[in-house]
Amino acid sequence: MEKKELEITVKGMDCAGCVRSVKSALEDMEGVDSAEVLLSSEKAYLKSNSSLPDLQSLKKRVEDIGYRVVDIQHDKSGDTQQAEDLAKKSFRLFGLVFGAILTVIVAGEWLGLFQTVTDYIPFWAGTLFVVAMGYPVFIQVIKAAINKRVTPHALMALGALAALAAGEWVTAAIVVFFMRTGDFIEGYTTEKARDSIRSLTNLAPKQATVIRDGKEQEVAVDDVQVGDTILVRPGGSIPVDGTVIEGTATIDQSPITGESMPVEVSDGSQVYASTIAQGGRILVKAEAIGRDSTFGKIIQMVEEAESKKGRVQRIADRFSAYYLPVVAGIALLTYLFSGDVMATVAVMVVACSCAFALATPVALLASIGSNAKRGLLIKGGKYIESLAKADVLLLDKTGTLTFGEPSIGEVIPLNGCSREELLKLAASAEFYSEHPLGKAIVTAARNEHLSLEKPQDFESLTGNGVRAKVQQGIITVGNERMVESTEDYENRIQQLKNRGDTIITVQKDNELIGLLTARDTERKSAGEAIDHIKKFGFSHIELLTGDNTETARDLAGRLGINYRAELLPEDKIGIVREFQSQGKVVVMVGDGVNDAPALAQADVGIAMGTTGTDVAIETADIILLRDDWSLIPKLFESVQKTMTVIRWNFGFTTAYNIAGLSLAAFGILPPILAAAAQSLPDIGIMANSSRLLKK
Ligand SMILES: Nc1ncnc2c1ncn2[C@@H]1O[C@H](COP(=O)(O)OP(=O)(O)OP(=O)(O)O)[C@@H](O)[C@H]1O
Ligand SMILES: [Zn+2]
Repeated sequence: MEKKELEITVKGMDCAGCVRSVKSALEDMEGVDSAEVLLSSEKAYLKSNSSLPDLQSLKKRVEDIGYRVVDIQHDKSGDTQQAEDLAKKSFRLFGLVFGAILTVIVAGEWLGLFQTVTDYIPFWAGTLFVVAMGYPVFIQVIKAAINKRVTPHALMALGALAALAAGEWVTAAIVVFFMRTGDFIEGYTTEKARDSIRSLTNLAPKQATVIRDGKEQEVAVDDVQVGDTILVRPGGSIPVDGTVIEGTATIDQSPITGESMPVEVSDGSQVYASTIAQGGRILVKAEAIGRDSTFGKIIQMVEEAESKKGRVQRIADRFSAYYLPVVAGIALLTYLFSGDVMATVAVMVVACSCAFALATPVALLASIGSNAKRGLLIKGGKYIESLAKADVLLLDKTGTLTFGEPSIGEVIPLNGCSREELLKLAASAEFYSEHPLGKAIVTAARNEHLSLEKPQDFESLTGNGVRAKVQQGIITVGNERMVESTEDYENRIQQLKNRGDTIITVQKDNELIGLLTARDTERKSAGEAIDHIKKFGFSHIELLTGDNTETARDLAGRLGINYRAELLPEDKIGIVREFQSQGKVVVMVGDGVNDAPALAQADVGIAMGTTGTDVAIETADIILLRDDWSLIPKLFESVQKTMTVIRWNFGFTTAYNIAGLSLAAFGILPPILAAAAQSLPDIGIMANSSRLLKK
């Protein structure tokens, strides 16, 4: 059946969350089969096999959730958009080729290689050529001027017009040609940096082999449903996130995690879209598809990172607003002193501020790209800039400095309770718990083959423990704060704590019936990484934990850092805010489990994202795609390198512009050469920034 398609331009989306809500709102509408929403282009593409909903209700649906629809076009899909882009590109290329030919001719004339050719072209034809080639820039400049903004090319455009006014159409044409070349280089440079990020996304397979009614069937990935059984052949790329239900294979996860060591999977293992199954045939039950898969989220994040580039661009525009008047002043002075129109034009032309505009974003994009390749996802260039200024580093304990998979050590029954009864009651209360300690207790009880009871009223007391009703009474499991008085057992508890154990109290109907101890395994690479991080100039490094003081002191002591313990999740945000109110730039490393709010509050939140933790991917600004502490010092190293590249970009451009301006003002540099010269810093910036892309 024929597919109907619609392109909607939606304004007001500024993050991946917005994209998701627009997408789901659109997909909920009758008639819409699928919706693809792109943050970077502010477009939504709808597909339908029957009839699409009417435009008014579509508009209303989007506006109801707080966004604006500014344009709707029929029969447009991502593909036609691409075709249009291509048409625009070829048009641009056409103008550039003509400009290049003209440049060669002028250069030839100058060098006396042949007679003047350009003299035979009438002025009106030349003017027409200038306008045709330069109109996109002229329109941009005029539009910006109407909005009281100055674009980097404003002065150059003015210079071209001044040259035309002076009857020098050849000069004007060459200025316009280099202006367009500059744009082209700029586009190419940013595109190239983005490509290295996008090369990731091209790995996503487009087809999947689904087993339906016992038959193998090739379908487009878009048509796979959650719950489908998918066959992955040896060497095949896995199309969805899901669980292995049959077979074994070795999975190369490097496309997502950057980790080159393959992992073994078998029944029950989790696998991720875009990873590659080597040596083995497996059946996978689909759980998350397309944009919902971990890989899809990464793509959304990359789009988000790109759209944040917009903010940097605006800063560059603001820079132009200061820089260009200065240049205009110099141009005016040149004219007043020398009366030389061409020298004045040369001044306006040589001092293109677009190199300044490029200096930062190109380097940031290159840095995001190279970091993505080694498993470090950075959600936007501004986080690199914040990291470079960071003073305070806060670290979460459970799941970050430790693996977050504690195991139960001692089981100490009190007040006449038996050991088995204690473990059984505690585990029953924790039956539904998502907390690592809760899971540890349940595991310990299962290991002893105790039969557990599903609790009735389960209540999770964040940062403290759980309370639940079982047949025998109300069971409370948690830290010491949960017990009114531990006086009778003070010595015993202190003894256990001094060993660095976490203490869990268990009460039945407000009477203490026992204690459990738990211990988590430290991530060995953390210590070395923190030693390395200390060299990056943090004024303060502190461990923040909900666990008891003794455990925290023990760990912090070994790492040589400060600590604060027995904190509730809201205390952690409070601490972040406290540092921020002192003007400090705060970096927080967490796992996104009980520290998500603090991660979000920090200037830069870094999450130890074991592949697939949704919370971490959403709240953190930087995500480690594999649990490897050594990535963090590498991140800081790359931040320093990026800032060095940016400083060079600026230094080089500034020196170049000062030299160019002086030569132009004294009439030494003719406008044509000035136009050619202004695009050189762009190339320099591209070359310098591409250093970041190398290993
Ligand atoms: N489900 C639970 N079962 C038992 N004790 C719990 C539970 N939830 C919390 N607690 C107690 O409350 C304390 C604080 O919990 P919280 O989840 O805030 O931090 P944490 O697990 O120690 O990790 P972090 O180092 O990330 O802060 C725990 O150390 C534990 O003593
Ligand atoms: Zn330029």
